[in-house]
Amino acid sequence: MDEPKVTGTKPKMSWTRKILLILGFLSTLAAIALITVAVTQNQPLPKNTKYGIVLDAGSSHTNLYVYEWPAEKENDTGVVQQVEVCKVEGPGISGYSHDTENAGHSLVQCLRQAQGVIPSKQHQETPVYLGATAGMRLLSLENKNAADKVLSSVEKTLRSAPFSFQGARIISGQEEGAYGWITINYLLGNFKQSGWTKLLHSLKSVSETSGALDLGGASTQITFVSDESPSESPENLLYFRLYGKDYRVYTHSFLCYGKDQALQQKLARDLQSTEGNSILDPCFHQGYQRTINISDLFKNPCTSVGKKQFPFSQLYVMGEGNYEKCRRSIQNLFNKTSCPYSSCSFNGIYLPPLQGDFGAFSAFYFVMNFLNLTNDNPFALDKVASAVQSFCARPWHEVKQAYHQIKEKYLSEYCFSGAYILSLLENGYEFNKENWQRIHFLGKIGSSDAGWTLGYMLNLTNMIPAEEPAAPPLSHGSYVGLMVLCSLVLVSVLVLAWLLFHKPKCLQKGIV
Ligand SMILES: Nc1nc2c(ncn2[C@@H]2O[C@H](COP(=O)(O)OP(=O)(O)OP(=O)(O)O)[C@@H](O)[C@H]2O)c(=O)[nH]1
Ligand SMILES: [Ca+2]
Repeated sequence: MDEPKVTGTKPKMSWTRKILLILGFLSTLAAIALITVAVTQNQPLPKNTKYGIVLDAGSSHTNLYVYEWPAEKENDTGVVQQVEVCKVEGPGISGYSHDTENAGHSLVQCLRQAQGVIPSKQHQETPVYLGATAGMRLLSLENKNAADKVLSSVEKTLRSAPFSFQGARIISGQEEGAYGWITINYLLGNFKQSGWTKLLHSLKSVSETSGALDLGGASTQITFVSDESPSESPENLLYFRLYGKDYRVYTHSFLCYGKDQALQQKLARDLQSTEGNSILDPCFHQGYQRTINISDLFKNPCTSVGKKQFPFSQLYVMGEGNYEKCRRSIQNLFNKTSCPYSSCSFNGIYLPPLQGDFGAFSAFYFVMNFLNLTNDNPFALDKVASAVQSFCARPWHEVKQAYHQIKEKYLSEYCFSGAYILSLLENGYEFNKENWQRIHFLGKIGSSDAGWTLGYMLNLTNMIPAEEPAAPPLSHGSYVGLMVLCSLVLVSVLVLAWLLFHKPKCLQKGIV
Protein backbone atom coordinates (compact mmCIF):
# COMPACT_ATOMS: atom_id res chain seq x y z
CA MET A 1 0.00 0.00 0.00
CA ASP A 2 1.24 3.45 -0.89
CA GLU A 3 2.18 5.61 2.02
CA PRO A 4 0.22 8.89 2.04
CA LYS A 5 2.27 11.57 0.35
CA VAL A 6 3.63 14.34 2.44
CA THR A 7 2.99 17.46 0.48
CA GLY A 8 3.51 21.18 1.20
CA THR A 9 -0.28 21.81 1.57
CA LYS A 10 -2.02 21.87 5.04
CA PRO A 11 -3.88 18.68 6.05
CA LYS A 12 -7.65 19.11 5.82
CA MET A 13 -9.50 19.60 9.20
CA SER A 14 -12.13 16.98 10.04
CA TRP A 15 -15.78 18.07 10.36
CA THR A 16 -15.99 17.15 14.07
CA ARG A 17 -12.88 19.19 14.77
CA LYS A 18 -14.35 22.16 12.91
CA ILE A 19 -17.62 21.93 14.87
CA LEU A 20 -15.75 21.69 18.16
CA LEU A 21 -13.66 24.73 17.28
CA ILE A 22 -16.75 26.73 16.37
CA LEU A 23 -18.46 25.60 19.59
CA GLY A 24 -15.39 26.55 21.62
CA PHE A 25 -15.27 29.96 19.94
CA LEU A 26 -18.99 30.54 20.51
CA SER A 27 -18.88 29.48 24.18
CA THR A 28 -15.92 31.79 24.82
CA LEU A 29 -17.93 34.60 23.26
CA ALA A 30 -20.94 33.62 25.41
CA ALA A 31 -18.82 33.60 28.57
CA ILE A 32 -17.41 37.06 27.77
CA ALA A 33 -20.95 38.31 27.09
CA LEU A 34 -22.21 36.80 30.38
CA ILE A 35 -19.47 38.52 32.39
CA THR A 36 -20.04 41.83 30.62
CA VAL A 37 -23.79 41.68 31.20
CA ALA A 38 -23.34 40.68 34.86
CA VAL A 39 -20.92 43.51 35.53
CA THR A 40 -22.56 46.29 33.54
CA GLN A 41 -26.29 45.58 33.26
CA ASN A 42 -26.87 44.32 36.77
CA GLN A 43 -25.43 47.35 38.59
CA PRO A 44 -27.47 48.48 41.64
CA LEU A 45 -29.86 51.31 40.75
CA PRO A 46 -28.43 54.82 41.15
CA LYS A 47 -28.70 56.05 44.78
CA ASN A 48 -32.13 57.54 45.43
CA THR A 49 -32.12 59.23 48.82
CA LYS A 50 -35.20 59.97 50.89
CA TYR A 51 -35.44 62.37 53.83
CA GLY A 52 -37.52 62.82 56.95
CA ILE A 53 -37.60 65.51 59.65
CA VAL A 54 -38.49 65.10 63.33
CA LEU A 55 -38.63 67.92 65.87
CA ASP A 56 -38.02 66.84 69.46
CA ALA A 57 -39.87 69.49 71.46
CA GLY A 58 -38.34 68.74 74.87
CA SER A 59 -38.90 70.52 78.16
CA SER A 60 -35.56 72.34 78.05
CA HIS A 61 -35.25 72.97 74.31
CA THR A 62 -36.27 71.80 70.83
CA ASN A 63 -33.98 69.91 68.46
CA LEU A 64 -34.69 69.41 64.77
CA TYR A 65 -33.29 66.23 63.21
CA VAL A 66 -32.95 65.46 59.50
CA TYR A 67 -32.69 61.77 58.59
CA GLU A 68 -31.83 60.21 55.25
CA TRP A 69 -32.01 56.70 53.81
CA PRO A 70 -31.68 54.98 50.43
CA ALA A 71 -35.21 54.68 48.97
CA GLU A 72 -34.75 51.15 47.67
CA LYS A 73 -33.65 49.85 51.09
CA GLU A 74 -36.43 51.43 53.10
CA ASN A 75 -37.38 48.23 54.93
CA ASP A 76 -33.87 47.10 55.79
CA THR A 77 -32.73 47.63 59.33
CA GLY A 78 -29.97 50.11 60.14
CA VAL A 79 -30.13 52.14 56.91
CA VAL A 80 -31.64 55.38 58.22
CA GLN A 81 -29.13 57.86 59.56
CA GLN A 82 -29.11 61.35 60.97
CA VAL A 83 -27.58 63.90 58.63
CA GLU A 84 -28.32 67.12 60.50
CA VAL A 85 -29.31 68.35 63.94
CA CYS A 86 -30.32 71.92 64.69
CA LYS A 87 -30.75 73.21 68.22
CA VAL A 88 -33.59 75.75 68.37
CA GLU A 89 -32.62 79.00 70.12
CA GLY A 90 -34.35 79.77 73.40
CA PRO A 91 -36.48 77.63 75.70
CA GLY A 92 -38.55 74.55 74.91
CA ILE A 93 -42.00 75.23 73.41
CA SER A 94 -43.64 74.82 76.85
CA GLY A 95 -41.68 77.93 77.86
CA TYR A 96 -43.98 79.96 75.55
CA SER A 97 -47.07 79.50 77.75
CA HIS A 98 -47.38 83.30 78.18
CA ASP A 99 -46.38 84.11 74.61
CA THR A 100 -48.04 81.27 72.70
CA GLU A 101 -47.98 82.92 69.25
CA ASN A 102 -44.20 83.01 69.25
CA ALA A 103 -43.72 79.29 69.95
CA GLY A 104 -43.92 78.50 66.23
CA HIS A 105 -41.71 81.39 65.20
CA SER A 106 -38.85 79.98 67.32
CA LEU A 107 -38.60 77.02 64.90
CA VAL A 108 -38.14 79.05 61.71
CA GLN A 109 -34.35 79.21 61.78
CA CYS A 110 -33.93 75.43 62.09
CA LEU A 111 -36.55 74.77 59.39
CA ARG A 112 -34.49 77.00 57.06
CA GLN A 113 -31.40 74.99 57.93
CA ALA A 114 -33.26 71.79 56.99
CA GLN A 115 -34.21 73.35 53.64
CA GLY A 116 -30.54 73.82 52.93
CA VAL A 117 -29.75 70.17 53.64
CA ILE A 118 -32.58 68.54 51.65
CA PRO A 119 -32.54 69.07 47.83
CA SER A 120 -35.36 71.51 46.94
CA LYS A 121 -37.06 69.11 44.53
CA GLN A 122 -37.60 66.74 47.48
CA HIS A 123 -38.95 69.28 49.98
CA GLN A 124 -42.60 68.56 49.21
CA GLU A 125 -42.29 64.81 49.68
CA THR A 126 -40.27 65.08 52.93
CA PRO A 127 -42.42 64.31 56.00
CA VAL A 128 -42.04 66.55 59.05
CA TYR A 129 -43.23 65.46 62.52
CA LEU A 130 -43.13 67.26 65.85
CA GLY A 131 -43.35 65.35 69.10
CA ALA A 132 -43.54 67.23 72.39
CA THR A 133 -42.51 65.52 75.61
CA ALA A 134 -42.63 66.12 79.36
CA GLY A 135 -42.53 69.94 79.34
CA MET A 136 -45.75 70.02 77.31
CA ARG A 137 -47.25 67.16 79.35
CA LEU A 138 -46.77 69.33 82.42
CA LEU A 139 -48.10 72.46 80.72
CA SER A 140 -51.16 70.61 79.56
CA LEU A 141 -51.85 69.43 83.15
CA GLU A 142 -51.33 72.95 84.42
CA ASN A 143 -53.05 74.94 81.65
CA LYS A 144 -54.61 72.88 78.86
CA ASN A 145 -55.66 75.96 76.93
CA ALA A 146 -52.11 77.36 76.82
CA ALA A 147 -50.75 73.95 75.74
CA ASP A 148 -53.28 73.79 72.86
CA LYS A 149 -52.35 77.30 71.75
CA VAL A 150 -48.65 76.44 71.75
CA LEU A 151 -49.33 73.36 69.62
CA SER A 152 -51.47 75.38 67.17
CA SER A 153 -48.71 77.93 66.85
CA VAL A 154 -46.04 75.32 66.04
CA GLU A 155 -48.43 73.57 63.66
CA LYS A 156 -49.01 76.83 61.76
CA THR A 157 -45.27 77.34 61.32
CA LEU A 158 -44.64 73.74 60.26
CA ARG A 159 -47.48 73.91 57.71
CA SER A 160 -45.97 77.04 56.20
CA ALA A 161 -42.61 75.28 55.66
CA PRO A 162 -42.16 73.61 52.23
CA PHE A 163 -42.22 70.09 53.72
CA SER A 164 -45.05 67.60 54.09
CA PHE A 165 -46.54 68.29 57.53
CA GLN A 166 -47.56 65.07 59.31
CA GLY A 167 -48.57 66.27 62.77
CA ALA A 168 -47.51 68.05 65.94
CA ARG A 169 -48.60 66.38 69.17
CA ILE A 170 -47.67 65.56 72.73
CA ILE A 171 -46.36 62.00 72.84
CA SER A 172 -47.04 59.85 75.89
CA GLY A 173 -44.29 58.77 78.29
CA GLN A 174 -44.86 55.19 77.14
CA GLU A 175 -44.26 56.15 73.50
CA GLU A 176 -41.17 58.14 74.49
CA GLY A 177 -39.73 55.08 76.25
CA ALA A 178 -40.68 52.67 73.46
CA TYR A 179 -39.33 54.80 70.60
CA GLY A 180 -36.07 55.39 72.49
CA TRP A 181 -35.71 51.62 72.83
CA ILE A 182 -36.48 51.09 69.12
CA THR A 183 -33.96 53.79 68.13
CA ILE A 184 -31.02 52.34 69.98
CA ASN A 185 -31.70 48.74 69.00
CA TYR A 186 -32.20 49.75 65.36
CA LEU A 187 -28.93 51.70 65.37
CA LEU A 188 -27.05 48.95 67.22
CA GLY A 189 -28.25 46.48 64.57
CA ASN A 190 -29.98 44.30 67.16
CA PHE A 191 -33.00 43.68 64.95
CA LYS A 192 -30.78 42.49 62.10
CA GLN A 193 -30.50 38.75 62.28
CA SER A 194 -28.75 36.71 59.69
CA GLY A 195 -26.74 33.51 59.46
CA TRP A 196 -25.43 32.25 62.78
CA THR A 197 -26.92 34.99 64.95
CA LYS A 198 -30.36 34.20 63.55
CA LEU A 199 -29.91 30.52 64.29
CA LEU A 200 -28.58 31.19 67.79
CA HIS A 201 -31.40 33.60 68.58
CA SER A 202 -34.04 31.19 67.37
CA LEU A 203 -32.76 28.73 69.97
CA LYS A 204 -33.22 31.28 72.75
CA SER A 205 -36.57 32.57 74.00
CA VAL A 206 -35.73 36.26 73.47
CA SER A 207 -33.45 38.21 71.20
CA GLU A 208 -30.54 40.13 72.58
CA THR A 209 -31.61 43.73 72.71
CA SER A 210 -30.37 46.61 74.79
CA GLY A 211 -32.50 48.40 77.36
CA ALA A 212 -32.89 52.19 77.08
CA LEU A 213 -32.42 54.77 79.83
CA ASP A 214 -33.36 58.34 78.91
CA LEU A 215 -32.91 61.27 81.27
CA GLY A 216 -34.57 64.48 80.11
CA GLY A 217 -35.19 67.76 81.86
CA ALA A 218 -38.72 66.92 83.04
CA SER A 219 -39.08 63.14 82.75
CA THR A 220 -36.99 59.99 82.68
CA GLN A 221 -37.72 56.66 80.97
CA ILE A 222 -36.59 53.09 81.56
CA THR A 223 -37.36 50.46 78.89
CA PHE A 224 -36.09 46.90 78.46
CA VAL A 225 -37.12 43.43 77.30
CA SER A 226 -38.46 41.49 80.28
CA ASP A 227 -39.08 37.74 80.49
CA GLU A 228 -41.06 38.11 83.70
CA SER A 229 -44.47 36.54 83.21
CA PRO A 230 -47.26 37.04 83.88
CA SER A 231 -46.77 40.75 84.15
CA GLU A 232 -48.15 42.29 87.31
CA SER A 233 -48.68 45.68 85.73
CA PRO A 234 -50.03 45.44 82.15
CA GLU A 235 -49.85 49.22 81.63
CA ASN A 236 -46.06 48.93 81.71
CA LEU A 237 -45.94 46.24 79.04
CA LEU A 238 -45.68 46.62 75.29
CA TYR A 239 -45.66 43.89 72.66
CA PHE A 240 -43.81 44.39 69.39
CA ARG A 241 -43.29 42.20 66.39
CA LEU A 242 -40.32 43.54 64.45
CA TYR A 243 -38.52 41.92 61.53
CA GLY A 244 -40.22 38.60 62.26
CA LYS A 245 -39.47 38.46 65.98
CA ASP A 246 -41.68 39.07 69.06
CA TYR A 247 -40.58 41.39 71.85
CA ARG A 248 -42.13 41.84 75.27
CA VAL A 249 -40.99 45.20 76.54
CA TYR A 250 -41.34 46.81 79.97
CA THR A 251 -41.40 50.61 79.99
CA HIS A 252 -42.10 53.39 82.45
CA SER A 253 -41.79 57.15 82.25
CA PHE A 254 -41.44 59.10 85.50
CA LEU A 255 -42.89 62.56 85.03
CA CYS A 256 -41.13 65.13 87.27
CA TYR A 257 -38.00 62.96 87.52
CA GLY A 258 -36.07 64.56 84.66
CA LYS A 259 -33.02 66.28 86.10
CA ASP A 260 -34.42 69.85 86.06
CA GLN A 261 -37.71 68.89 87.69
CA ALA A 262 -35.92 66.65 90.20
CA LEU A 263 -33.83 69.65 91.26
CA GLN A 264 -36.96 71.80 91.52
CA GLN A 265 -38.59 69.10 93.67
CA LYS A 266 -35.55 68.94 95.92
CA LEU A 267 -35.33 72.71 96.33
CA ALA A 268 -39.07 72.97 97.04
CA ARG A 269 -38.77 70.32 99.78
CA ASP A 270 -35.67 71.96 101.23
CA LEU A 271 -37.45 75.31 101.33
CA GLN A 272 -40.44 73.79 103.08
CA SER A 273 -38.28 72.33 105.80
CA THR A 274 -36.32 75.53 106.57
CA GLU A 275 -37.21 78.56 108.55
CA GLY A 276 -35.88 81.48 106.56
CA ASN A 277 -35.48 82.22 102.88
CA SER A 278 -31.97 80.86 102.43
CA ILE A 279 -30.72 77.30 102.25
CA LEU A 280 -27.32 75.68 102.38
CA ASP A 281 -27.36 73.17 99.52
CA PRO A 282 -24.87 70.28 99.53
CA CYS A 283 -25.50 69.64 95.80
CA PHE A 284 -23.93 72.94 94.71
CA HIS A 285 -20.25 73.83 94.99
CA GLN A 286 -18.97 75.75 97.96
CA GLY A 287 -19.02 79.46 97.12
CA TYR A 288 -21.85 79.11 94.57
CA GLN A 289 -24.97 81.24 95.03
CA ARG A 290 -28.27 81.28 93.20
CA THR A 291 -31.46 83.29 93.68
CA ILE A 292 -34.73 81.62 92.78
CA ASN A 293 -38.21 83.16 92.47
CA ILE A 294 -40.50 81.23 94.76
CA SER A 295 -43.37 81.59 92.29
CA ASP A 296 -41.23 79.86 89.60
CA LEU A 297 -40.31 77.07 91.98
CA PHE A 298 -43.91 76.13 92.66
CA LYS A 299 -45.41 76.85 89.29
CA ASN A 300 -45.85 73.32 87.91
CA PRO A 301 -47.51 70.10 89.06
CA CYS A 302 -44.15 68.56 90.12
CA THR A 303 -43.81 70.98 93.04
CA SER A 304 -47.21 72.57 93.51
CA VAL A 305 -48.60 69.82 95.77
CA GLY A 306 -47.12 70.85 99.11
CA LYS A 307 -47.06 74.57 98.43
CA LYS A 308 -47.20 76.80 101.50
CA GLN A 309 -47.52 80.54 101.72
CA PHE A 310 -44.16 82.20 102.23
CA PRO A 311 -43.60 85.69 103.62
CA PHE A 312 -40.83 86.28 101.03
CA SER A 313 -40.69 86.00 97.24
CA GLN A 314 -37.12 84.83 96.71
CA LEU A 315 -35.04 81.90 97.83
CA TYR A 316 -31.28 82.20 98.29
CA VAL A 317 -29.33 79.02 97.66
CA MET A 318 -25.74 78.74 98.87
CA GLY A 319 -23.54 75.85 97.87
CA GLU A 320 -21.95 73.52 100.42
CA GLY A 321 -20.31 70.96 98.10
CA ASN A 322 -20.92 67.78 100.06
CA TYR A 323 -21.63 64.69 97.95
CA GLU A 324 -22.80 62.37 100.77
CA LYS A 325 -25.23 64.95 102.13
CA CYS A 326 -26.41 65.65 98.59
CA ARG A 327 -27.12 61.96 97.98
CA ARG A 328 -29.10 61.79 101.22
CA SER A 329 -31.24 64.79 100.33
CA ILE A 330 -31.91 63.42 96.81
CA GLN A 331 -32.85 60.01 98.26
CA ASN A 332 -35.95 61.63 99.78
CA LEU A 333 -37.36 62.09 96.27
CA PHE A 334 -37.71 58.32 95.86
CA ASN A 335 -40.50 56.90 97.97
CA LYS A 336 -39.60 53.30 98.66
CA THR A 337 -42.03 52.73 101.53
CA SER A 338 -44.79 50.84 99.77
CA CYS A 339 -44.93 48.52 96.77
CA PRO A 340 -48.15 46.78 95.67
CA TYR A 341 -46.16 44.42 93.40
CA SER A 342 -43.46 41.81 93.91
CA SER A 343 -40.84 44.46 93.11
CA CYS A 344 -40.89 48.21 92.53
CA SER A 345 -38.59 50.99 91.47
CA PHE A 346 -40.04 53.84 93.57
CA ASN A 347 -43.34 55.60 94.24
CA GLY A 348 -45.09 52.22 94.07
CA ILE A 349 -44.26 51.68 90.39
CA TYR A 350 -43.75 48.10 89.22
CA LEU A 351 -40.25 47.19 88.02
CA PRO A 352 -39.43 43.64 86.93
CA PRO A 353 -35.88 42.33 87.47
CA LEU A 354 -33.37 44.32 85.39
CA GLN A 355 -32.31 42.36 82.33
CA GLY A 356 -29.49 42.70 79.79
CA ASP A 357 -27.36 45.67 78.78
CA PHE A 358 -28.60 49.25 78.87
CA GLY A 359 -27.84 52.25 76.69
CA ALA A 360 -28.12 55.44 78.78
CA PHE A 361 -28.48 58.66 76.80
CA SER A 362 -29.58 62.35 76.91
CA ALA A 363 -28.59 63.85 80.27
CA PHE A 364 -27.22 60.48 81.48
CA TYR A 365 -24.64 60.94 78.75
CA PHE A 366 -24.12 64.75 78.98
CA VAL A 367 -23.28 64.51 82.67
CA MET A 368 -21.19 61.33 82.58
CA ASN A 369 -19.32 62.62 79.55
CA PHE A 370 -18.48 65.87 81.33
CA LEU A 371 -17.17 63.89 84.32
CA ASN A 372 -15.03 61.75 81.95
CA LEU A 373 -16.91 58.65 82.98
CA THR A 374 -17.94 57.41 79.54
CA ASN A 375 -15.78 54.71 78.14
CA ASP A 376 -16.04 51.57 76.03
CA ASN A 377 -15.22 49.62 79.21
CA PRO A 378 -17.68 50.92 81.78
CA PHE A 379 -16.27 52.37 85.01
CA ALA A 380 -17.01 50.56 88.25
CA LEU A 381 -19.81 52.02 90.38
CA ASP A 382 -17.48 53.04 93.24
CA LYS A 383 -15.13 54.79 90.75
CA VAL A 384 -18.07 56.80 89.41
CA ALA A 385 -19.23 57.72 92.91
CA SER A 386 -15.76 58.89 93.94
CA ALA A 387 -15.41 60.95 90.74
CA VAL A 388 -18.69 62.76 91.49
CA GLN A 389 -17.66 63.17 95.12
CA SER A 390 -14.37 64.85 94.27
CA PHE A 391 -16.05 67.06 91.67
CA CYS A 392 -18.66 68.23 94.20
CA ALA A 393 -15.90 68.99 96.72
CA ARG A 394 -14.19 71.50 94.39
CA PRO A 395 -14.92 75.15 95.26
CA TRP A 396 -17.03 77.03 92.73
CA HIS A 397 -14.37 79.64 91.83
CA GLU A 398 -11.97 76.80 90.89
CA VAL A 399 -14.58 74.96 88.82
CA LYS A 400 -15.56 78.15 87.02
CA GLN A 401 -11.95 78.89 86.18
CA ALA A 402 -11.22 75.34 84.99
CA TYR A 403 -14.29 75.15 82.72
CA HIS A 404 -14.83 78.78 81.74
CA GLN A 405 -16.02 77.71 78.26
CA ILE A 406 -19.05 75.82 79.64
CA LYS A 407 -22.40 77.56 80.18
CA GLU A 408 -22.76 78.45 83.87
CA LYS A 409 -26.24 76.89 84.06
CA TYR A 410 -24.84 73.48 83.00
CA LEU A 411 -21.58 73.77 84.96
CA SER A 412 -23.20 74.68 88.26
CA GLU A 413 -25.49 71.63 88.08
CA TYR A 414 -23.09 68.80 87.20
CA CYS A 415 -22.55 68.02 90.89
CA PHE A 416 -26.30 67.72 91.55
CA SER A 417 -26.83 65.87 88.26
CA GLY A 418 -24.04 63.36 88.91
CA ALA A 419 -25.43 62.63 92.37
CA TYR A 420 -28.99 62.46 90.98
CA ILE A 421 -27.99 59.97 88.27
CA LEU A 422 -26.36 57.74 90.88
CA SER A 423 -29.38 57.99 93.18
CA LEU A 424 -31.85 57.25 90.37
CA LEU A 425 -29.93 54.26 89.10
CA GLU A 426 -28.74 52.87 92.43
CA ASN A 427 -31.62 53.69 94.78
CA GLY A 428 -34.44 54.16 92.28
CA TYR A 429 -33.90 51.25 89.88
CA GLU A 430 -31.57 49.31 92.19
CA PHE A 431 -28.65 48.79 89.88
CA ASN A 432 -25.81 47.29 91.90
CA LYS A 433 -22.06 47.08 91.39
CA GLU A 434 -22.46 44.02 89.12
CA ASN A 435 -25.13 45.14 86.68
CA TRP A 436 -23.86 48.75 86.76
CA GLN A 437 -21.16 47.53 84.37
CA ARG A 438 -23.91 46.73 81.86
CA ILE A 439 -24.87 50.40 81.53
CA HIS A 440 -23.27 52.07 78.51
CA PHE A 441 -23.44 55.85 78.48
CA LEU A 442 -23.81 56.86 74.87
CA GLY A 443 -24.56 60.10 73.06
CA LYS A 444 -24.52 58.90 69.48
CA ILE A 445 -24.59 55.57 67.69
CA GLY A 446 -22.76 56.08 64.40
CA SER A 447 -23.81 59.52 63.18
CA SER A 448 -27.23 59.45 64.88
CA ASP A 449 -28.13 60.80 68.32
CA ALA A 450 -29.63 58.29 70.73
CA GLY A 451 -33.19 59.41 71.54
CA TRP A 452 -36.83 58.70 70.71
CA THR A 453 -37.04 60.69 67.45
CA LEU A 454 -35.62 58.12 65.03
CA GLY A 455 -37.84 55.33 66.40
CA TYR A 456 -40.85 57.66 66.11
CA MET A 457 -40.14 58.38 62.44
CA LEU A 458 -39.42 54.72 61.62
CA ASN A 459 -42.77 53.78 63.09
CA LEU A 460 -44.81 56.55 61.45
CA THR A 461 -43.30 55.95 58.02
CA ASN A 462 -43.85 52.16 58.36
CA MET A 463 -40.15 51.54 57.97
CA ILE A 464 -40.00 48.78 60.58
CA PRO A 465 -41.90 45.82 59.17
CA ALA A 466 -43.42 43.16 61.41
CA GLU A 467 -42.00 40.39 59.24
CA GLU A 468 -38.50 40.12 57.87
CA PRO A 469 -38.59 41.50 54.30
CA ALA A 470 -37.81 38.92 51.58
CA ALA A 471 -34.26 39.77 50.60
CA PRO A 472 -32.71 38.66 47.27
CA PRO A 473 -30.67 35.50 47.98
CA LEU A 474 -27.49 37.09 46.64
CA SER A 475 -26.02 40.56 46.87
CA HIS A 476 -24.89 42.27 43.67
CA GLY A 477 -21.23 41.46 44.42
CA SER A 478 -21.91 37.79 45.09
CA TYR A 479 -24.08 37.59 41.96
CA VAL A 480 -21.32 39.00 39.73
CA GLY A 481 -18.77 36.72 41.37
CA LEU A 482 -20.92 33.68 40.76
CA MET A 483 -21.49 34.57 37.10
CA VAL A 484 -17.74 35.03 36.53
CA LEU A 485 -17.00 31.71 38.22
CA CYS A 486 -19.61 29.82 36.18
CA SER A 487 -18.29 31.32 32.95
CA LEU A 488 -14.72 30.37 33.79
CA VAL A 489 -15.77 26.81 34.60
CA LEU A 490 -17.69 26.61 31.30
CA VAL A 491 -14.67 27.79 29.27
CA SER A 492 -12.28 25.47 31.15
CA VAL A 493 -14.53 22.46 30.55
CA LEU A 494 -14.73 23.19 26.83
CA VAL A 495 -10.97 23.73 26.50
CA LEU A 496 -10.35 20.51 28.40
CA ALA A 497 -12.78 18.60 26.20
CA TRP A 498 -11.09 19.91 23.07
CA LEU A 499 -7.66 18.97 24.39
CA LEU A 500 -8.81 15.46 25.28
CA PHE A 501 -10.55 14.60 22.01
CA HIS A 502 -8.34 16.48 19.59
CA LYS A 503 -4.85 16.55 20.99
CA PRO A 504 -2.71 19.06 19.14
CA LYS A 505 0.09 17.48 17.07
CA CYS A 506 2.85 18.51 19.46
CA LEU A 507 1.12 16.70 22.34
CA GLN A 508 0.51 13.61 20.24
CA LYS A 509 4.18 13.56 19.29
CA GLY A 510 5.19 13.91 22.93
CA ILE A 511 3.12 10.88 23.87
CA VAL A 512 4.54 8.73 21.01
N1 LIG B 1 -24.38 69.53 79.92
C1 LIG B 1 -25.28 69.54 78.98
N2 LIG B 1 -26.56 69.52 79.36
C2 LIG B 1 -27.47 69.54 78.39
C3 LIG B 1 -27.14 69.58 77.01
N3 LIG B 1 -28.26 69.60 76.30
C4 LIG B 1 -29.27 69.55 77.20
N4 LIG B 1 -28.78 69.53 78.46
C5 LIG B 1 -29.53 69.47 79.73
O1 LIG B 1 -29.78 68.09 79.99
C6 LIG B 1 -31.11 67.90 80.45
C7 LIG B 1 -31.81 66.98 79.54
O2 LIG B 1 -31.81 67.52 78.25
P1 LIG B 1 -32.72 66.89 77.14
O3 LIG B 1 -32.46 65.46 77.06
O4 LIG B 1 -32.59 67.72 75.93
O5 LIG B 1 -34.15 67.11 77.83
P2 LIG B 1 -35.52 67.54 77.16
O6 LIG B 1 -35.73 66.69 75.98
O7 LIG B 1 -35.53 69.00 76.93
O8 LIG B 1 -36.55 67.19 78.32
P3 LIG B 1 -37.72 66.10 78.36
O9 LIG B 1 -38.90 66.75 77.75
O10 LIG B 1 -37.90 65.80 79.80
O11 LIG B 1 -37.25 64.92 77.61
C8 LIG B 1 -31.70 69.29 80.56
O12 LIG B 1 -31.49 69.71 81.88
C9 LIG B 1 -30.86 70.14 79.63
O13 LIG B 1 -30.79 71.47 80.06
C10 LIG B 1 -25.77 69.61 76.67
O14 LIG B 1 -25.39 69.66 75.51
N5 LIG B 1 -24.88 69.61 77.71
CA1 LIG C 1 -36.06 64.40 75.82
